[in-house]
Amino acid sequence: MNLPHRWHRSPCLCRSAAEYGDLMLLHKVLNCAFEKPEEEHHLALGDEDISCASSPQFLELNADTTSEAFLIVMAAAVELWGDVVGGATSRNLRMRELLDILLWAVCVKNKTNTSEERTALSATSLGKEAALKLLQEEPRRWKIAKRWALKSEGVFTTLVVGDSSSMTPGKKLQGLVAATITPMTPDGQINLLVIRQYVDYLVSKQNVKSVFVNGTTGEGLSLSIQERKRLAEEWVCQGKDKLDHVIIQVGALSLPESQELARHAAAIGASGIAVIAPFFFKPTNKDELIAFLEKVASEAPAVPFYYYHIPPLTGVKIRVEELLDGIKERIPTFQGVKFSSTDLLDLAQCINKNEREQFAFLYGVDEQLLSALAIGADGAVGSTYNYLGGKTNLMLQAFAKPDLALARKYQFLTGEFLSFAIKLGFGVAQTKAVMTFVSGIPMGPPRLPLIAASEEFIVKAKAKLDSIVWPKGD
Ligand SMILES: CC(=O)N[C@@H]([C@@H](O)[C@H](O)[C@H](O)CO)[C@@H](O)CC(=O)C(=O)O
Repeated sequence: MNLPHRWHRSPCLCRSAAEYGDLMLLHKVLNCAFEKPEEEHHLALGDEDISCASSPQFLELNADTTSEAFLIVMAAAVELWGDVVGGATSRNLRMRELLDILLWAVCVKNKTNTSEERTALSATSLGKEAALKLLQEEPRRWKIAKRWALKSEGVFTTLVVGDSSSMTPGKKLQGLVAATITPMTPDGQINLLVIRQYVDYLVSKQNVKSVFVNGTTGEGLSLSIQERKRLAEEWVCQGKDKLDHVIIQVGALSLPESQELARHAAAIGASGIAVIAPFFFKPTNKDELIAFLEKVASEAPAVPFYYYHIPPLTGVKIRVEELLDGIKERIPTFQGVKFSSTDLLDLAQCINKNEREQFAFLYGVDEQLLSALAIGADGAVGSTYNYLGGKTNLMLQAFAKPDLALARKYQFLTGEFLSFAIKLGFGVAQTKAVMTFVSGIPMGPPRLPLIAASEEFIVKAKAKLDSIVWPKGD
């Protein structure tokens, strides 16, 4: 295909159009089309070609496509320019009808509900009755159109088409969950392009099939809301059919931001959300904390909810045992806790008291995981499972067997590395460096106020890791 302009091909865009659109890219393309009306612009969506032409007040999109990709483009355009979107046509008859429905939905959204306006907006015209009939015949598309029509708060929450992700629905979260690192380019932008490779690496080299996105390791609280959404989208998109669980950490200092992220996570089909306690104005007791969590959880009423307990960083030391008392009545979606505290008495009490509830308890202090397993933790969320997931999985297997001597061996060895690294100064920046040299995937620098790991750290950490002799048969 000979395109006058070559647009980047996003891995997401090249996937089925019934999944997600790379909206940043679409915005760019459509902006360009609008700014340079004399040129015809083409957008490649997988194998499909969509042309965009515009006049100062008008934007037209044309395609032969039969896919929903075109609908995605339209929605992006509508979100950008609202009423000025002039028309959309497709030479495919069915698609033309569907576009008409979409434009009708847009009219509803923009409260321009007369049929004249609808007709003016649309290149084709279909009576409202006929459109409704068609919508009834197309329940899934109707759902999409309705979502577009009803939601008005930004394109990212509105553009999930197709059913929610294929990630294991309802399966209890257990085993190892990688607390994902946020890859960045050398100039500090989020590097979405490596997420696909990252997913493949975790699955194939570390045997880790669940991820926890935008947490501590992912510098979630140092990212903008938009960045967090994009990252979440990319993980859900790339994890589809590969990962069991993509949990999105949606906690923020402000309740509305946290709610917005929760709605977004639900809309993109995340398999769970986790919420860290706000830590500037901190909740000082259980009631205050639950009130906050409840408000966030209720924005994603069909999505499993996890509390992210990490007192060393938040300073919120409310005991989880206390928090869990009656939590299901306040948060019906409550499913468990990511427990990043060394207070194993609290963890043990949680597990002991909540056996009946089947909550999941995921431990978050990697160097002490074996102790947590011994008291009944279901698994772990942590930074080291990015690059030591394979070894830690062998520890989990040995524990399950049970071969405690072997399990201890693995814990001692991972602990040996961490203890060495902690003495050198270990945190998210160093995790990024270690993951880079172990996996070969560039994780880039951390975001200020964190600063990149020193060369000295990298050399020493690598030598230490290489020197470890893992048990035979591994
Ligand atoms: C304070 C901290 O960063 N803790 C890490 C651990 O995985 C930690 O890196 C590891 O135990 C090494 O100390 C995780 O609990 C954090 C985590 O899961 C997350 O990124 O959300």
